[in-house]
Amino acid sequence: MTPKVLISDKMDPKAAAIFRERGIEVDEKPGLGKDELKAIIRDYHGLAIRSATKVTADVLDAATSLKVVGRAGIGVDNVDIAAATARGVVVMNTPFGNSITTAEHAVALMFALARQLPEADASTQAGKWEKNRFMGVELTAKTLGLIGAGNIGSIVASRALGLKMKVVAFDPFLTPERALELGVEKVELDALLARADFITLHTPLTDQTRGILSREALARTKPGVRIINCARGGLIDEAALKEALDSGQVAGAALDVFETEPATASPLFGTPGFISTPHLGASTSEAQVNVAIQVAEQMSDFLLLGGVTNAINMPSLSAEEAPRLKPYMALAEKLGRLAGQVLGEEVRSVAVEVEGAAAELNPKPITGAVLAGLMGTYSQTVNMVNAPVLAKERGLDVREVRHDREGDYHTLVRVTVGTDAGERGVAGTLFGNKAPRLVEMFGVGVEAELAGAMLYIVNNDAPGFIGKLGTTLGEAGINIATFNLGRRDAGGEAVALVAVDGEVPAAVVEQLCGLEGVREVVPLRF
Ligand SMILES: NC(=O)c1ccc[n+]([C@@H]2O[C@H](COP(=O)([O-])OP(=O)(O)OC[C@H]3O[C@@H](n4cnc5c(N)ncnc54)[C@H](O)[C@@H]3O)[C@@H](O)[C@H]2O)c1
Ligand SMILES: O=C(O)[C@H](O)COP(=O)(O)O
Repeated sequence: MTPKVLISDKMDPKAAAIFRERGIEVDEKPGLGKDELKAIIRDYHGLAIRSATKVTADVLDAATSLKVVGRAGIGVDNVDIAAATARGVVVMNTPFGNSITTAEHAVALMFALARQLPEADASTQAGKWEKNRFMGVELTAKTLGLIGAGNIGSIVASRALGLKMKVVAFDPFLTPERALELGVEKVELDALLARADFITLHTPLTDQTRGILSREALARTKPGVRIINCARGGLIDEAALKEALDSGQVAGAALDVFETEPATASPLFGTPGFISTPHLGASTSEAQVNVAIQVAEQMSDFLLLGGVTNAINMPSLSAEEAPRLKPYMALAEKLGRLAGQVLGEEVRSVAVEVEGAAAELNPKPITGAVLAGLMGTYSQTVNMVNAPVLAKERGLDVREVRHDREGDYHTLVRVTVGTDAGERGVAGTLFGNKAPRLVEMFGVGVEAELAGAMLYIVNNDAPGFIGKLGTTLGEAGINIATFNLGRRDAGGEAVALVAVDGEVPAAVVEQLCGLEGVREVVPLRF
């Protein structure tokens, strides 16, 4: 089926062109209201957005075909990540495509504040020629306080150092080595507030950063400080900023982002020393081309090849790696499904072991597929994206083990599941590097292709049993497609995996359970 993508925000046309080139159907509908989006989203497998589209839980509820949300940009605070993950939707962004552009916007605003450029421009164009009104400050030798020294913050730091400023940075995740590399002094927030002549914010909006420039923090700044925010509205208390501008504690403030956007009214508007831009940080033709190309490539790789890049809620998987991993994921999913169907919901732990060729691959997608198969036996909505989260919520102890040893098979995936009754494992390989095949079930060697409707039967190894089994199924009109046998020891426990054409009715399962020597019968579906 041809995947279908909706671009719901204004995006460089290169995004749509790439989707089309790669054989993906694409509709461009920027500026949709929430209800309009909810009305049409059902048909789409991919949603490409910038910051305007709000991907809320109710939008995701309506998005029954959606597999991926691609953010052409950095911030994903307009996407309900938890809701997307719970629904198995991958969320990816383009973390570097607009960093330089946004850093340049912060530097532009710093200059604009230092020399009051917007006011001077307005006054000059009004014919006033107020040469004595606009006395600026130099940047050279001033201290820039960086709150957040990630991708954008570190670019701002390098530009500021080029302007001969001193840069101090508050970022709990900044290592001393990285600070040294960037040429910045790592400080605590209080020291930054006390020392900085200019403060620029470059953190995401989180519970820890919301209101980081609160009324109290603003009161602790160096008098006459100038503040720039090109990160996210909500980092600064806007009402307190207005008061601090009015009192002169803050000499100037430039906001590109606001608590509520679009910001069409604000007490800050018209305040002397206040400059604003309408969330233009990423708005250069270069950045928009970058993020449009990147998001379209990433989403296409995912929808067409299963490649995962820059996902917020899933481990990465390159488009080159994805085809190699695909048969392993099918095998892992089948092994998980087999264990889940036989052992029910009482699973407490899962160990995924890989050896041979499988040990050379990224283990995360294999584990994700095992968990999706295992939990897919009792949940309709589980997939590779939400399986690890659901497993965590259920308190499953998940382990990955990679063996260097050479085994009997060139490649092997073993899934060992722990329940209150103990641990039991199933193992499988790939025939011809592509066809998943079970090779061991609960310690018994048995080869089977896990496909369609099957029966798992445990019985006492005794002559005549297979005949009785065949007769019972035959009398019920059930055709046996393949018959796979194994036994623990002669005359002991034997295992049969029987592929049948069509479902086996419960009454027939009961009949099979009544056959002499039968210990267990479980109908399976793959
Ligand atoms: N205005 C725009 O158009 C525009 C454009 C691009 C990005 N942004 C925003 O800019 C911000 C920064 O983007 P980035 O790419 O540099 O992100 P990033 O993840 O590379 O860097 C964020 C930094 O913030 C730090 N941080 C996290 N919590 C912190 C805390 N409590 N205190 C101090 N530092 C903390 C992190 O350690 C990290 O180094 C994001 O909010 C992003 O959405 C805005
Ligand atoms: O996080 C980002 O990338 C910026 O806020 C840019 O947002 P935009 O794509 O809406 O310009």
